[in-house]
Amino acid sequence: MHKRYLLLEDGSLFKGEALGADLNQHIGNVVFQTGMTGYQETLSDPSYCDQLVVMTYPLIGNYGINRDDFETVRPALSALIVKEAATHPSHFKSTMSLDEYLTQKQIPGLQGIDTRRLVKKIRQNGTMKGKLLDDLNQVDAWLETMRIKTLANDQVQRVSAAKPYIVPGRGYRVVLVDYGMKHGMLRELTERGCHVTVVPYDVTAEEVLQLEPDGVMLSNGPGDPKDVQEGIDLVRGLIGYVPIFGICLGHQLIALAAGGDTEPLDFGHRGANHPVKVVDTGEAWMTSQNHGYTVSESSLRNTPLCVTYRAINDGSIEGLSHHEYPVFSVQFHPESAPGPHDANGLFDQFIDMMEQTKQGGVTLCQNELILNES
Ligand SMILES: NC(=O)CC[C@H](N)C(=O)O
Repeated sequence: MHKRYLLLEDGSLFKGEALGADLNQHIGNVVFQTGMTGYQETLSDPSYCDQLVVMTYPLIGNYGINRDDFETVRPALSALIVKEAATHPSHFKSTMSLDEYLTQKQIPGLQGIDTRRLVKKIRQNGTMKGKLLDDLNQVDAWLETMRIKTLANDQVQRVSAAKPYIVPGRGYRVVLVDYGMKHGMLRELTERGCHVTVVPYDVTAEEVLQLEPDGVMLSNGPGDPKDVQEGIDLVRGLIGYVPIFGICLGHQLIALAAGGDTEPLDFGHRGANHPVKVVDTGEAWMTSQNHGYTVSESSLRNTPLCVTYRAINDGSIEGLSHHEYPVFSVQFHPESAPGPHDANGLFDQFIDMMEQTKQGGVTLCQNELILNES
């Protein structure tokens, strides 16, 4: 195993050993994930697109990689950084080691660095750009490149489905907009019998309404929500015409479409045990999260949205609901079950919302209006 380094944009250098694939030229944001388990889901969650992901739990890979827990087929992260990668995984479902998986999927990794020191630095300075290196010959040149380089903003376009596809069911007809969807969302909908049409990120409101859905689900996805103008336009065209449930990026797009704003968090929420307060009941839920942006509190003042969930650690907004129309969203991930299933009932809430709308208990605008406008 050869030496490998992580260089941060502030010039700090971490020396470790190579893991997984050969290096790429990629510069990306270094973010940390605090889950003690769930590394396979993290590796395959498209919302990590282009990021260098540091795991804070010191031993990663001990239960191997299995066939069941992928969130998508093609991992999108740019690198994985761990303290120690387990070389002899032990689990009856395991089919390969972490190192084998990373190599097979062409994801470079770094192991053996002081991940605590690295994460403390990110917590103090905020998210930073970083680059993996195999030698120190060009440190200054890379530092310069890192300082001037603007990171790509087309991640959603790269991870979204290229074409629509249907996962048939006998229940409610749901259009699921794929901004880099974790398959857990599809699983939750199909388990509830839904007939799901998955559509690409640039679908228009007219195209969605023509499918006559009972409800629309907006998925998670990578990057800055403000870079996904197609999504903001879509939601603007759908609010009031069809029940909507948004998760993570989908939640941020609802806020932007309704006139609110989003902003970057200092170092993001990424982990499996983020406590969230249910504003209505005062209950605390344990949730799985992965986001670097948040809806700005002050921007909601003149919008029809109210806050339904809040992060207990920093008070940031974790959920929204529309005063007038059947639209709600959460910043956390109800499809993930790191242990407790506290948030999973939100999918039932979505089903209820479609049911009530169908029964005429919720008033919508007339679809013809928007269809005629086009
Ligand atoms: N998981 C997500 O959908 C993340 C949303 C957005 N890319 C963020 O980082 O905040």
